[in-house]
Amino acid sequence: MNNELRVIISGGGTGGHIFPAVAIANEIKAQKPNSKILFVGALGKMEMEKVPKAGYEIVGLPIAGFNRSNMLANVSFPYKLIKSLILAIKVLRNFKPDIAIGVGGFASGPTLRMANLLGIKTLIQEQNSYAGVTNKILSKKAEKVCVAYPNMEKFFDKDKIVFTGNPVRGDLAKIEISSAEAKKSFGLEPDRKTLLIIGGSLGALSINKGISNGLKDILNADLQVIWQTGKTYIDQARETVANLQTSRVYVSDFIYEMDKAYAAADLVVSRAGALSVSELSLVGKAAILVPYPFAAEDHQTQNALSLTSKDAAILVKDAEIADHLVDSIVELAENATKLRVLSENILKFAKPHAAKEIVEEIFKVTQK
Ligand SMILES: CC(=O)N[C@H]1[C@@H](OP(=O)(O)OP(=O)(O)OC[C@H]2O[C@@H](n3ccc(=O)[nH]c3=O)[C@H](O)[C@@H]2O)O[C@H](CO)[C@@H](O)[C@@H]1O
Repeated sequence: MNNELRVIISGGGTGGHIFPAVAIANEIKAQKPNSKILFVGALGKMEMEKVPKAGYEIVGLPIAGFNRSNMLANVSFPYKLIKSLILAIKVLRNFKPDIAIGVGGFASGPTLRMANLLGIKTLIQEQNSYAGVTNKILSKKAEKVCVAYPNMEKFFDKDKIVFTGNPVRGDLAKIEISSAEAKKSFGLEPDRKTLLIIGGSLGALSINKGISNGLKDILNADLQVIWQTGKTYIDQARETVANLQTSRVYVSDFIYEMDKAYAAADLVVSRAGALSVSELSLVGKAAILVPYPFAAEDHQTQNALSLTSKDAAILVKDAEIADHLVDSIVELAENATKLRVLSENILKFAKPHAAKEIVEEIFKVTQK
């Protein structure tokens, strides 16, 4: 088998696109160590920081999203798009990939479009239960579309769909640390019930506000907390914690060691981004999902409903945070049976071999 596969992986914008991309890259490297992998992302976006941290090279395109709610913000859009298309062509011509993989996010559009033009094979990985516009367009020329939810024929040609699940980072697939050790690693008590709050890769303002207002009640329910806030809320969160003079809250804008965070958690409050949902399924954690209501076509609500319809998670709407979030947390924390049932049911959604199955498809496509 040819060991020198050349692969471009393009996309990003948020962790939900970047981390699956990194998981795919790691799996390619594990199976074909001599493969050459280049990422193509969007300048100024999260991938430009996270991809090099994961050990891969990345080129940034000057692309930005099309603003559907404020047309005036789009004045420079055509210029950025043309510049990105030209740069994408240059990158593709220089790197000469055997395949270009699109993981969603701004950069995947120009990169995969130009790959199609140059006759380079493409494959798409769609993380959500509701496909984005770019992926729908790109899928027309793609060889395969790897999806994470059933019933995706609504969006893609059914002959191209492969139901693989979302590729999750290897350290989450096999968590080695015990719950007690994980709790200690966050400076928390090893035996106390622990609530993990994650607002997706960027943090969630409305969840943060709800938690700030109800933190005292959460602590009164004997819980300790790992609270991921995102960059914009970290200072307020630190102030809230300082005012309560408690050592039972670990607060951080971003958690790199998510394996430890999941291991420490007895229950989780989370946005319903596709990767968060896939990871919670894999680690089998009882979760309260608060979908971000403004995600394209409200896809987070769809992601969440796929679980809540099977009693595999609890749904609290964003608009109901103030009235219900803290009560739901306290109620769930005190109900051992419900915690167990949710954990057992969410585990049924786990797709632990997603990365392997996607890479198999990549190899099949490149061998054709
Ligand atoms: C606002 C928005 O449009 N969000 C989208 C974005 O979400 P977002 O980027 O928030 O993505 P997900 O919830 O899918 O994934 C978050 C990822 O970040 C990681 N993580 C998170 C917090 C942290 O402190 N450390 C850390 O490593 C998680 O482990 C996970 O791997 O992409 C997802 C996948 O296309 C979509 O479903 C979401 O709707």
